[in-house]
Amino acid sequence: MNQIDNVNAIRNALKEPLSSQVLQRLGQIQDLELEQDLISAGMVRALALDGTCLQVGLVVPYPCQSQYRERVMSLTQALAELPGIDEVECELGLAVPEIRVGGIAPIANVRNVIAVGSGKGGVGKSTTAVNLALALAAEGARVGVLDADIYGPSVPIMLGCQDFRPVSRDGKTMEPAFAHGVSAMSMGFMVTEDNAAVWRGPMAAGALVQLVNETQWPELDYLVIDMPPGTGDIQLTLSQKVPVSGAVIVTTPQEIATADARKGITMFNKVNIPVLGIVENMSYHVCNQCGSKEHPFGHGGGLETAKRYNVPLLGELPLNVTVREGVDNGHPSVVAEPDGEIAQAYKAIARKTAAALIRQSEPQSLAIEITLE
Ligand SMILES: Nc1ncnc2c1ncn2[C@@H]1O[C@H](COP(=O)(O)OP(=O)(O)OP(=O)(O)O)[C@@H](O)[C@H]1O
Repeated sequence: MNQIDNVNAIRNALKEPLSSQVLQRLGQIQDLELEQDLISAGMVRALALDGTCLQVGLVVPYPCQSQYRERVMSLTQALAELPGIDEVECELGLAVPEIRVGGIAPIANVRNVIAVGSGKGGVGKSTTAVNLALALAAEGARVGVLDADIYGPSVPIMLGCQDFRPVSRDGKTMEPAFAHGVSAMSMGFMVTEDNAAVWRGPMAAGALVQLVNETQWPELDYLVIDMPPGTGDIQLTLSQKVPVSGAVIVTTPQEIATADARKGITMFNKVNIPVLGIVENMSYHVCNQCGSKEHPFGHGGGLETAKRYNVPLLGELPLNVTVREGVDNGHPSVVAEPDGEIAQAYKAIARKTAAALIRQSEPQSLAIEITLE
């Protein structure tokens, strides 16, 4: 089957006026996150006409499995209205492209690296990184997490795999832990916090770069890195030595945190790593008694910062005791209550983050496979 230009392929595959009608319909349907129509986004990959049955194959370049049913239904409905079409068969699949940024050598088996950073400590960066990783996996991607928070590694506890000790089968690389469907590696598996605390910046950064490259990652669509808090040497070295495709900045709403978040954005800008967006954590609290929404840490700091730097606000998470309990007991919200409101919020953040990665990359060449039966 030849891969040819999208629009021409549709024109050649179907007779007029059907080809124009199909083209027009698909061109009217906007992808929810890419802010592009299905044709421009290069998502239509297979098209066939079998009698009066139109068969459409789509690939989505970012994980969104929880929306497949809805998406297939609305697409089927839109195409079934076309004259001469009695039936529509629609298949949806995921194909995450590799987004290259800068000239740093890729990590074996890893397509994209997403760094989760914060200017300030204690804003919920690790909680967000872990839930983001689990949400990307829940939406259909193959995901790994690297805990680069060397002075306070919390990913092992958050994923409930703190007793894991890495082994090396080949004497060169270490195998990561596997928990709740994601691979994980952490300095916390190897050194005690007391040991790590005395490491100087360059030593810690070097050890981290080694940890990234000497882990035997399985095939991953995304490696989520929980960065150390702040914007010092370790962060800078990591950004320059690890092929980070994009960064997510976590902040709480108050000025003292957003001021540090801005420093984080500036740091990533300096090393040419695109900032994919901002997550505002502990955004609001819903009172257990009366259900009213309160803003204990102020309101709107994340949105304001996002606007100022022209990056998306990826989502707002409530200050909620179940979020803390989840990461404290090794069952983060996304896996503890996969259909709950908080898990939905993290999944929305995951879709937006992955789509932002596509949006900031070079336009992909459009290709389509056409079968005429
Ligand atoms: N949305 C939330 N609701 C309630 N508690 C939260 C929320 N997000 C994070 N926490 C809690 O806040 C504390 C700090 O979170 P976390 O360790 O993720 O922050 P951090 O920014 O990574 O911190 P550090 O700078 O120490 O690495 C943890 O106890 C966590 O359980």
